Amino acid sequence: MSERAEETARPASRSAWLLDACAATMERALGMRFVEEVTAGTIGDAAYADYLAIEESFVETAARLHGLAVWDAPDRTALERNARAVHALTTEQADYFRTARAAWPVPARPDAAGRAAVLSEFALAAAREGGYRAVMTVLFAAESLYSTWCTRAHERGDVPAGPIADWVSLHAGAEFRAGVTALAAQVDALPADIPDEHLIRWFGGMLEAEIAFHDAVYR
Ligand SMILES: Cc1ncc(CO)c(N)n1
Repeated sequence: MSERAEETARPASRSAWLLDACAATMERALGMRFVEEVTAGTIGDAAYADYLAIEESFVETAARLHGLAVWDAPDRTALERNARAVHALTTEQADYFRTARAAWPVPARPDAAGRAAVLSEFALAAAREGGYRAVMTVLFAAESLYSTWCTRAHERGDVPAGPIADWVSLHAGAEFRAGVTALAAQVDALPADIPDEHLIRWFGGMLEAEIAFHDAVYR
């Protein structure tokens, strides 16, 4: 193959290349049972109770990931963006879970969070290994997934009104989408000396862990 042909075959940005390289895993994540049931409005009270518990603990992990990104930020804009994320996760989002849990008709199973620990374990290990670059890559995977499924569910689904619809619409709005775009730009700006295999391992591994995490409410 000529050099020119290889260039045209490769997407223009590293974020687009990653989405492309992991498209099959993303499709599986978008088709997972939890996404289907929230979108169709058939999710049971017990399953969503477990989700509230596991998601509350993942939001704590997300705050830690953004905290590490504050520490390791390459510039002031990145530092400020991640600091604002820590604030939003530990105020508005923490409040959502307290309120939703208190109003929910059934409690989560006591071991719910433990069953879904794979996602936090994967993301925190990647963050310790790769610092800022790994954090941007795993969050780009997680937020791309949520932006896509929640936008579809919000626009074309039959999501139950109340805390579930509130949560879906939070991830279907312009503000969340702008965050995903900013993460894509951070991935695009990563140094060229990071091997493709690292990015695939972080991005694809995060999507696999997302699937295991959401399947945990049914195990
Ligand atoms: C598990 C999970 N993945 C991704 C997101 C998007 O931020 C979220 N809130 N929770």
